[in-house]
Amino acid sequence: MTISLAQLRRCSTAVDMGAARTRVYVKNQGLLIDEPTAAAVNVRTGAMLAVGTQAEKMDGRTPDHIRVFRPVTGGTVVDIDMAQRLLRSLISEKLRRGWWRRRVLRAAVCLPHGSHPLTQRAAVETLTGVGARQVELVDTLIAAAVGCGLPVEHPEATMIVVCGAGTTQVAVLSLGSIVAAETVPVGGNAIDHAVIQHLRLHHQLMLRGRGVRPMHLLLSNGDGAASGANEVHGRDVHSGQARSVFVDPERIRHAVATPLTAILDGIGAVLRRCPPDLVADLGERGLMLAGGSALIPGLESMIHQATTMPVHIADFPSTCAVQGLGAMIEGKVEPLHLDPMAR
Ligand SMILES: Nc1ncnc2c1ncn2[C@@H]1O[C@H](COP(=O)(O)OP(=O)(O)OP(=O)(O)O)[C@@H](O)[C@H]1O
Repeated sequence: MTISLAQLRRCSTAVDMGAARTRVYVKNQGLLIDEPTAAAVNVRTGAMLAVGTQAEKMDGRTPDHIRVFRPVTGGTVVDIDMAQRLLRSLISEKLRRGWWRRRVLRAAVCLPHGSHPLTQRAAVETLTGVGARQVELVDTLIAAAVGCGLPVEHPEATMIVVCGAGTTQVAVLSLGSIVAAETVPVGGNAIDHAVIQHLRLHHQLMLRGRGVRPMHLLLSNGDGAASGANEVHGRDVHSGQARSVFVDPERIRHAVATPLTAILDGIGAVLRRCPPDLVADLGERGLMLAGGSALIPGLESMIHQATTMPVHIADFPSTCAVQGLGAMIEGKVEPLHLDPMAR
């Protein structure tokens, strides 16, 4: 299937189902859904109890018969049935009744660069399951670059790094096409996981995923003392009692070195595959950091130190991809050649 802007303009809805959040943009209305990709289900009865923010709040606090499902992993819908129920539920909560029953609903979906045909098929099945008659697939990197306002159609290099929850995608674009790209299976979740593992190993402290966010401040150069980020509250591994510890910011930075190195390796690999003229353009222009994990304090300076290139954070990094896709379905994007994602 070849995707053209003409085909995309016929879509009424743009969908970005990520590991962390699901976003739905409706033509002429804008971004109407931006909720966690989570569904809480009573596993005894099969009843869906909550979706989105409510389901995420339940995570880690549920009795045995309630489970919080996350149907998307690393940009792939791994549980199509659950993803359909989640989308249907979010749509019926947020959008007009009967929206998904419209007979000729066309949807555009962004998928990670180079995604496997099974990933593409899972996305199509998920959307057709909620009523889409036609599903157009667009590379997340192109959608995000458009959403960041990068001049992708110009004959000069632009570089984008989309750092999401489960994956980081890197690309150099020129003349509306991807020149070189790489997807690294590491994102904000891996950085959080590295911090959680460090606390467990070195402080015997268990921390829930959401407890890591305040500690992100330690990843920037400060010592976090002023903000109180270096005091961490969790549960003692042995006694199960609530306990607080003071952590050394330098050790936290060291703990996240492995996932960060993978991201930096991805950037390096893309630069090595680029023609020298384009790399020279990038030396001046720098790279654009997008995706929710672009907001991790210090990530920008770590990438700058490793690449020596200027690093810019997109204005709204979390929603770049769906906003870019939205701009395409609204017809706000000048014709450019999109990389087809064969199905
Ligand atoms: N303010 C913030 N500070 C630090 N991290 C943040 C912030 N906001 C979001 N994140 C991180 O961004 C990630 C989610 O980013 P995003 O919404 O782009 O993911 P996604 O598109 O659902 O994931 P993927 O693209 O991997 O499927 C999470 O790991 C989250 O912890």
